[in-house]
Amino acid sequence: MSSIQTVLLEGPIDFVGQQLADSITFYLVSIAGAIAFLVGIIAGDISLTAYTGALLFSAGFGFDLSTQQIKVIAINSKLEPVLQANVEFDVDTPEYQTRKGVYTNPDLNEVYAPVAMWIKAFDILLGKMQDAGLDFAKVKSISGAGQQHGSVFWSADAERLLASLNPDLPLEPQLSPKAFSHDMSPNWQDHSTAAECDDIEQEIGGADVVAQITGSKTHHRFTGPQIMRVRHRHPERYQRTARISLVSSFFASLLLGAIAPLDVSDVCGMNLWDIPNERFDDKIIEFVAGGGQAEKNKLLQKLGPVEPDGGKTLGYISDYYVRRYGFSKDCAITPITGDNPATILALPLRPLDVIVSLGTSTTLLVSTPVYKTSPSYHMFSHPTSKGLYMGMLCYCNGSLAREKVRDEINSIKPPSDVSDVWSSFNEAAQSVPPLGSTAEGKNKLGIYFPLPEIVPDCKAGTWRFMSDETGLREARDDWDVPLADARAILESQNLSMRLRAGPLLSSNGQPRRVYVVGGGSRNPAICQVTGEVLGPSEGVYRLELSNACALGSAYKALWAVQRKVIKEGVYESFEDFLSQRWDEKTMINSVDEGYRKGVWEKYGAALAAFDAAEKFAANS
Ligand SMILES: Nc1ncnc2c1ncn2[C@@H]1O[C@H](COP(=O)(O)OP(=O)(O)O)[C@@H](O)[C@H]1O
Ligand SMILES: O=C(CO)[C@@H](O)[C@H](O)COP(=O)(O)O
Repeated sequence: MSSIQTVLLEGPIDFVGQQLADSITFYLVSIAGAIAFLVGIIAGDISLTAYTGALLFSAGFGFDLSTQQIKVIAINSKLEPVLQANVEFDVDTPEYQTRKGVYTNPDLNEVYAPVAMWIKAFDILLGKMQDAGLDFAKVKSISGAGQQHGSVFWSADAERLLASLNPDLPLEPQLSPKAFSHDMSPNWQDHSTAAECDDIEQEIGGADVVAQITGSKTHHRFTGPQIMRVRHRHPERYQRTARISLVSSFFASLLLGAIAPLDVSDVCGMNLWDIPNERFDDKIIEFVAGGGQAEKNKLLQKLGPVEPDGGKTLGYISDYYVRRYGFSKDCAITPITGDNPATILALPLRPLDVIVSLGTSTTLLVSTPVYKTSPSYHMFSHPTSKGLYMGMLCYCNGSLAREKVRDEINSIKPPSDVSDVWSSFNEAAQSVPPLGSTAEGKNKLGIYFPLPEIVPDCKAGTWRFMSDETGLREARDDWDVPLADARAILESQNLSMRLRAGPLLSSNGQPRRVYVVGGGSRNPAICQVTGEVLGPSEGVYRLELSNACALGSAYKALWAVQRKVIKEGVYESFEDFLSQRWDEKTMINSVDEGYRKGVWEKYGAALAAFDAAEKFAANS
């Protein structure tokens, strides 16, 4: 259900530099925050949590255009969330008939989403916030996040249409279909570009070389191979394309009323950007464009510039939103980045801290000053801080794979708690020992890929194994399907991360803190198994606002307009800005103790068998 939650309302105060007003507000906020959670008003499909007599004050907006929904978080100048809202594609834009936000064509391994649906959903989201009484004039700065790698193909009419939007009409019919040369955006779950990936790697010198240049080996979902495939399959659409945006810069373009530059971090998800040299790689661009220098130049024009400063004001909000919704004409639009880069901005990460994002995809994220590449993970430029990088592991089979096991369990054992569809799954996961060990000392290891997986590069399938010191064999009657799958899938997802995250962490691969974010982080069994397998020395913490990337984006929006000037051209870093204002006590909660002596070591000892199980699956 789509919802708007106003969790905090403040009186009208000026935006910057009102120390006294801000400290008064702070106390109001603390009381109000408590009251806000107690008072709920349900208005149709909009749920409001508010307290009476206050005017909404919001300083920064962070949007998130993700796989299944579009979300927004508004924060005040204390970085406290004041409003959350979302629109879910399958539910709120049913006319597009997507499932989980996408269309699939299994014959060709294609996954894609209609661009018009995202615009329509944005119209709905703004309309709902307006109906809920949000005073858009208070919004000083907007940033956001987009699902990574997806591309939007603009037509030659796009700039004119974006610049002349009529405020009496919604956005979608004014832009779709004329502003686009291709109505679909390839989605990050797409696996149709195996040939393009192989060809690029062969041309450039192999997976290691491509990873050294672009931060990742070629991946099916990355935008360069996807653009190459659009050029092959739809040559006339490719030729008619004037500009190509990522989902992130597409969203910024909607807000600006002009095509926005690519973001410094999200551009690293294309396999086209030379991270160390901060430019598009000539050789890869020429190969993806096909046809020599002329085609290469055309592709560079289509891609347009990359904005190196994540805190730059790209421009001010389009007049369309000023006249239709009452935004201030001074509302700054700052670069919108990828959902994972935005997620690392939601927490003040220290070395050895890890974020595990449990959304549709599962991602493991770290922030590091070391640019050390490998074909088994990704490096991205940091979204705000030059000299830092984001290390990432990404899995397609995240929440949807867990949901599949949950549904199988529910079909034989309906949820014991009717208010929690995960209750039977959780009971099954929490009632067995680590690795589902039998009395004879045999361990259960499962691989659950309803979708083809990224790491390991593996076709769809489910594999179950029993393992002991004599080796690994496929399970037969000794596996209680589906009940034993509950713990096994959680262990499998965490063992895979533990196997690969080592080089991004300490010498023994043990993290300090694990922060869990995203929809799945609400689940106690998931948090427990994450703590047991990854074994963070300081435990597992949940970010209480589940949409971390919208929150990180809102922080970035505020930093962009409030960062202090240290000297000409040098600004206060995002890290300093956040650490001075971030209040750990209100933002995160301890959800698992983490390292357990003996248990972490037991999982460590199972890693070799798990590696063998993955290799078996990948080669079968
Ligand atoms: N209590 C829960 N236990 C496990 N998974 C959950 C729970 N609540 C929500 N989820 C999962 O969270 C997913 C959505 O997470 P979210 O972070 O909003 O995803 P995205 O940003 O990819 O749209 C859903 O697929 C759902 O299965
Ligand atoms: O492909 C990746 C990262 O490389 C995914 O993480 C997408 O960015 C989509 O994320 P969610 O919809 O799960 O938030």
